[in-house]
Amino acid sequence: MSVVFKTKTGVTTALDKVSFDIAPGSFLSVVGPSGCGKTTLLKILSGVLQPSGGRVLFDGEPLARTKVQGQVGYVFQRALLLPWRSALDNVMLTLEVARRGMSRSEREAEARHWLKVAGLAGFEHRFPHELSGGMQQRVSICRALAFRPRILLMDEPFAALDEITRETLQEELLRIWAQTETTVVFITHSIPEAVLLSEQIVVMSARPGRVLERINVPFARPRTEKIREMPDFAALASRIRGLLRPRDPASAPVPAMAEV
Ligand SMILES: Nc1ncnc2c1ncn2[C@@H]1O[C@H](COP(=O)(O)OP(=O)(O)OP(=O)(O)O)[C@@H](O)[C@H]1O
Repeated sequence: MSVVFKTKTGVTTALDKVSFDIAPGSFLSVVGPSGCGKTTLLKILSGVLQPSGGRVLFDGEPLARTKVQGQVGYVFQRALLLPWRSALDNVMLTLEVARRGMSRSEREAEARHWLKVAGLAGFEHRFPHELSGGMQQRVSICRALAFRPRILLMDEPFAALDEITRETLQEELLRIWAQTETTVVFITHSIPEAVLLSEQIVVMSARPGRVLERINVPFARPRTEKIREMPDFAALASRIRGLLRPRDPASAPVPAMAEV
């Protein structure tokens, strides 16, 4: 599918004939230069934006005809918690909206379960300003997972965190995800992060965004930070880096006269 934005100042092709599939329950990352259409892709997958051309299928049905909204969770770069609600109440929020059939006590038990899984037992009644950035982001991951979405869309969720917190949360995300059947689509600028987390990596070109390559990440699970030290890890990261590096015009083949 393709996405073209028409504005007063001109036309922008954000995504150009992008095509790939995502296996149910898998972890797929998208990496690519700034402005290559990664966020646009998430908007398409969440159903808030329609493609200008082509189609997106969900369980074999056109996405537009599927009630995708109640089945998709989001985590953004900033945690975006409601400041007047405790961690527990923030996690219960999505359950209130998406799982109306649940009683209050069931919702609370579910929210407590996820906070415990994310290492936040004991912090249920803290308000967002009483939590660190990493803790707030963990609450936002719990909030997205608590209603058991079929798809979790994550837009650079760890980009604003320091390196150690980021590494801790990457491992935690893998651990939490292993306990779900959720399909994750994860946007990141970090190549090592994509290699550590994913089963498949979609490498995008600079705008207009095209799929340069789809890479299967062969490393066994469960994965921990330790795999960063493996030569195969460095080799795969380096291959992806090579794909993303802008082509050096000096090394490009000289065009034949007819093409000039
Ligand atoms: N609503 C819109 N109207 C017009 N142009 C848009 C709109 N949304 C995105 N674009 C353009 O589409 C292109 C892709 O934007 P997008 O935000 O998807 O990129 P991105 O890969 O997520 O970037 P980054 O990595 O910097 O977050 C950009 O050139 C952007 O200016």
